[in-house]
Amino acid sequence: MRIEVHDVTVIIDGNPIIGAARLDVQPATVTGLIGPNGSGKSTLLRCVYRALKPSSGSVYIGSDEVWRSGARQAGRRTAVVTQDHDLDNDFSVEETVAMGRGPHKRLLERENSTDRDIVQDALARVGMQWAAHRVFARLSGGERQRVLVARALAQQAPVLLLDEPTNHLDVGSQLDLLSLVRELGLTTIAALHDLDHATAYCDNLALLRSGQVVATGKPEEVLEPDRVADVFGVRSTIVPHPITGRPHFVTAPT
Ligand SMILES: Nc1ncnc2c1ncn2[C@@H]1O[C@H](COP(=O)(O)OP(=O)(O)OP(=O)(O)O)[C@@H](O)[C@H]1O
Repeated sequence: MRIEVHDVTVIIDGNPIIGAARLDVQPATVTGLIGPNGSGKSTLLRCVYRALKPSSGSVYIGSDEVWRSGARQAGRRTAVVTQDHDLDNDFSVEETVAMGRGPHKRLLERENSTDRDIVQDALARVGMQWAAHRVFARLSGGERQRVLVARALAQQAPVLLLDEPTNHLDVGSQLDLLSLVRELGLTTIAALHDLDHATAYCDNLALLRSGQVVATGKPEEVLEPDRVADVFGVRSTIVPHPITGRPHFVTAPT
């Protein structure tokens, strides 16, 4: 399913946060949303997953404008992993992942054996089956992050939106998660800080600066050294990875 962002502007308390942003994410591709702190990555993602109504412009998922359809329909189309963990409850890991089935159920409809299988499968894919009966709020930050990815998988939505999905994860778990995201074959937008991960795992990048999309394209095109120096203030280059031979983004001390 394609995602189109048409001239989205966000103004909060009179301050322009996002200015006429445009994005076109083709079905079954992974787009990395990159940019310095405060450049608007989370805000733009929130517009796509219908948590924030743009001041102007529109967001289409497939042929539907997200604010013209209901929250439930949005939930069937779009799975989201954010940094906002609600820890003020005693839900188990299994119950937390089962919430991903919500958009597929009618009000008060109980989960059935298919839902339970989907939940177990999602937990297995992120290596968290062992924690099914643990209290979600008492897991480590990295374990919680993996459970939230499992909840998104249980949602079985064609679109996946991730806000800093590798936060809290150790290096092995970061690579596992990014590989999993690629394998899923969903239409994905991921806000990422690690520009080497963005280079290695994304088909395309969109670079935000002060709320403006200043470049889009293949990682090697977007992360052109002069642009990286201008936007992030660091020297960088892209070289063949010594092990894989694939593009590898590296910075150098100034
Ligand atoms: N609800 C809000 N009220 C006021 N300002 C906001 C609000 N939400 C976001 N902002 C501001 O908008 C700007 C962009 O924030 P956003 O969180 O989207 O950036 P980001 O690129 O995701 O940053 P980071 O990399 O630090 O996570 C920031 O200056 C932030 O303070």
